[in-house]
Amino acid sequence: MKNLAQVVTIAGIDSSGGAGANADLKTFQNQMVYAASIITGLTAQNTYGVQAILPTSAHFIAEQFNSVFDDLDIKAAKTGALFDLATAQAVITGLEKNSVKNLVVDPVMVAKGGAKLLADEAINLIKDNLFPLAELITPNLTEAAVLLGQEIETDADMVEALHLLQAMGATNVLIKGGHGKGNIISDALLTKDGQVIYYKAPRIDTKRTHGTGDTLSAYIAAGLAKGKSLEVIMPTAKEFMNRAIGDGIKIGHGHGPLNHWVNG
Ligand SMILES: Nc1ncnc2c1ncn2[C@@H]1O[C@H](COP(=O)(O)OP(=O)(O)OP(=O)(O)O)[C@@H](O)[C@H]1O
Ligand SMILES: Cc1ncc(CO)c(N)n1
Repeated sequence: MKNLAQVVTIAGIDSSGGAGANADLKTFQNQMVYAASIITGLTAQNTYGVQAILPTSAHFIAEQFNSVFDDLDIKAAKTGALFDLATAQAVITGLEKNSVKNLVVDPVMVAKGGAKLLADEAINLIKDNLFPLAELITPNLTEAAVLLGQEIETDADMVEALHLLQAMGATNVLIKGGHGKGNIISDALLTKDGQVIYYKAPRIDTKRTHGTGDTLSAYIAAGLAKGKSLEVIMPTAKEFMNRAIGDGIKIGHGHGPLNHWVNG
C-alpha cells in the first residue's frame, strides 16, 4: 500500500477555482501529497474579483478540525484567507489544540480585485497568536507593509521587515515580491538561523496570476510534509511557479488562474 504524506489546507473556496483552497488542493495533487481541507469560508469569485463572501462559523471550523485530526495523520498545514475575527480565532484554537506542526501561514488580506479577505480587527490576533505557531509566514510586499505599518521599498527595508516579522514569532519568514516594480521579482527568505536568501526571477508578462500566493505556500507545505527543509524546497518551488505562471491556460476574462498540471 502506498504511504502518502498527508497535508491540510485551512482556507476559503474560490467558486471560479483559481485561488484559495482550490489552488492549494491542485498544488497538493501535483506534489503527490494527500490533501484534506478545513474550509474557512465560501467566496462567490471569478477572475475579475470577489463578488460575495460567507465565512464559516467558529463552531463549524472546530467540527472540521475534530473530523480531520481525529483520523488523519497530518504532517503539514497551511492557512489562507481567514475572513473575520471569529473564524480566525477558531482556526488558532484548532491549530493549538492539535499541536499542528510544519504550519505555513499565508496572511492573505486582499484579493487581486481589491476585496478584503481579512477583517482589520483580526490583524492583531493573527500577529500575536497565529504567527508564533508558524514554521513559515509568507506575506506579500503589501501585506508585510500593513503588518509592520511601514513601507518596504529598498533592499535594506526588506531585510529590516524580515527581521521585524520574525520577531513576531514565526520561525522563518518569506516576503514575496510579486507586487514590486521592475522586471525582476525578488522574494526574500529569512531562515531560523538568521540567513537572508533571495530568490530572483524575471517577471513573466501576463495577467494570469490569480492564486500565485496560495500556490506557492501550498507547494512549500507539501515539501515540509515530505520532510524537506525550506532551503531545499524553495528553489524547486520557484521553478514550479515559473512553469505554472508561464505555461498559461485560457480560463476567464480577468486575472486567470495558473496551470497546476505542469511538472512539479
Ligand atoms: N508575473 C510573475 N512572474 C513570475 N513570478 C511571479 C509573477 N507574479 C508572482 N510571481 C511569483 O509568485 C509567487 C507569489 O507572489 P505574489 O507576490 O504574487 O503573492 P501574492 O500577492 O500573495 O499572490 P495572490 O495574488 O495570489 O494573493 C512569488 O514567488 C512571486 O515571485
Ligand atoms: C478564497 C480566496 N483565498 C485567497 C485568495 C488570494 O489569492 C483569494 N483570491 N480567494
